[in-house]
Amino acid sequence: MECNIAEKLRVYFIAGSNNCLNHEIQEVLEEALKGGATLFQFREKGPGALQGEDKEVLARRLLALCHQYDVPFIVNDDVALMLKINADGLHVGQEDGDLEHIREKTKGKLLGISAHTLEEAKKAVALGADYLGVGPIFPTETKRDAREVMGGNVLEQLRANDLTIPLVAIGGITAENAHIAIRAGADGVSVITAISHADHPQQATRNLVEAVSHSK
Ligand SMILES: Cc1ncc(COP(=O)(O)OP(=O)(O)O)c(N)n1
Ligand SMILES: Cc1nc(C(=O)O)sc1CCOP(=O)(O)O
Ligand SMILES: [Mg+2]
Repeated sequence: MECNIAEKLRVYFIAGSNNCLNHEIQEVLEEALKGGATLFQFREKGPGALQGEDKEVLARRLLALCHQYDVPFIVNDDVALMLKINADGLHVGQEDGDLEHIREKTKGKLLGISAHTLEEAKKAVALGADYLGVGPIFPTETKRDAREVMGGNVLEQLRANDLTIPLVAIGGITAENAHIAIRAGADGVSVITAISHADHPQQATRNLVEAVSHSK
């Protein structure tokens, strides 16, 4: 799937089956896609997460749904699953293994790498990452092992050091605070709670799309 990565990062929805409180993940994802989500990451981890064949079946179903809306489907952490189902890409963090080896295995696919410092960001760029996930920008309840909250300053620092790679802000992002991340240099925002816990995920996604558009 050909794509302008910075555009695809505008409203990047991330979820697994255990994030969706009020509805099934398929329903939440379809509402998010209707509301204008530009990228989706399947992050099936934590308490009650599906494993093995059940995880693969769900991944294939969600991938097909994303493609109906021309939205790329990214797998979190699981290189083998990404390759097996021919997903559009993978997102990994600093603790997810040998990043050079992962880049090698994901040739031709989108690769997102989490970065928390200028040094990590420069290394990820040198490795050939397609975009960086930068956070947590605000406090988050979703990721228990998240690093210290960084605010928008880290994004400003990366841009001030001439990093032109597409950046997506993550961690506690809402339609109300998204402008802080965009004005600090992010191309888009990545959210779990703001969409997956919403009573109306489609409207919640629209609100994020609008917030990002109005901040550029
Ligand atoms: C877009 C995006 N940015 C950052 C992360 C976090 O990745 P990681 O640090 O590997 O943590 P887990 O998500 O694997 O718990 C992400 N998933 N997506
Ligand atoms: C998956 C993830 N990664 C983070 C990081 O800082 O790298 S914060 C985070 C959780 C984002 O969820 P919410 O939108 O509910 O805060
Ligand atoms: Mg990870």
